[in-house]
Amino acid sequence: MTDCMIEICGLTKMYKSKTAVRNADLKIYRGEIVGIIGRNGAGKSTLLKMIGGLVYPTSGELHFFNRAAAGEQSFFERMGVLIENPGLYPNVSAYENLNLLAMAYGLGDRNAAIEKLLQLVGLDSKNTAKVKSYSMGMRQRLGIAVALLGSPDVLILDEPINGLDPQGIVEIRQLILELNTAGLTILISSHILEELSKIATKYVIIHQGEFIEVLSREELQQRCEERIELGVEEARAALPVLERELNITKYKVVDSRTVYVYDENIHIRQIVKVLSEQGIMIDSIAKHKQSLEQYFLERTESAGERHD
Ligand SMILES: Nc1ncnc2c1ncn2[C@@H]1O[C@H](COP(=O)(O)OP(=O)(O)OP(=O)(O)O)[C@@H](O)[C@H]1O
Repeated sequence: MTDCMIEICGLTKMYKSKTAVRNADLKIYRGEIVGIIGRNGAGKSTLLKMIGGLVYPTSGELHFFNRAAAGEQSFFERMGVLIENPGLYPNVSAYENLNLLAMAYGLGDRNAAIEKLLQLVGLDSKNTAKVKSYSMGMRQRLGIAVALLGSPDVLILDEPINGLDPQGIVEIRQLILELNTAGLTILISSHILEELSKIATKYVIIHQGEFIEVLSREELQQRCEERIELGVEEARAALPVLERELNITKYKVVDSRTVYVYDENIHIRQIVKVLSEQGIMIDSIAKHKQSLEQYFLERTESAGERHD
């Protein structure tokens, strides 16, 4: 059975009369990297805080680890959370930061655990520099190490790439992929779909507190793939012609008059030629290529505005 690590049912959070997250449903399975994508104020942090046990939901249910029966607290202990800025001690080293926290958590064999963690996130345990001198990327790595202190099964990262330079972005992305390969299930938020697209295996588009779409990596790729959009009088009549004359096999029938053709080797003029030779009327035909950001904007714009 596939492990369901987190199940969200009708989760809602209201701050007074403002609904930050509304009626959210989602299942997160072991090994997934779930990208939560939304504009500023969409509800990403609130959602992650509820899942991480930092904010109490107004209504709805949260189930963890295949709904296994155990105390609620133990679920949250199996999660590592990095939301907003990591709470670090600026005047001591990375090692000392982890040491202080490990002491507070009562971890045994601290030294070995800290060495391992620092190595995992790519920081040098011998580096005695104070954290206040660290670059944003190094702080973020240390923040991730802090979140990993209790050896969690699930890691929650709120906009971990925000404010990093291109090199820092690549490094954090790489680290997230390595942690996932090592077995962690990861939830990560961003307001830039392109950033998530390099790592996430599942996408949740959130807009004004509502999930407007949940889609797999393959589905997202398909939506943004180059295609020819063909409008005809009757799709049913056009399809056998396209298959027979042009060997087109990758297509999608959108409705009775619209077909999308996904084949980069086919030119519009070839389709026009074979269809007109067979007497099939073309209403419209155009090439369409959408970037990830265009797709995201289109989806959120079409969802419209909500007024509480
Ligand atoms: N503690 C709070 N009290 C009142 N309103 C809040 C609180 N936290 C968040 N909100 C509101 O809830 C909505 C969702 O906020 P949230 O921070 O979850 O969004 P976000 O997608 O993480 O945005 P950003 O990318 O800007 O951090 C926003 O309208 C925000 O102003």
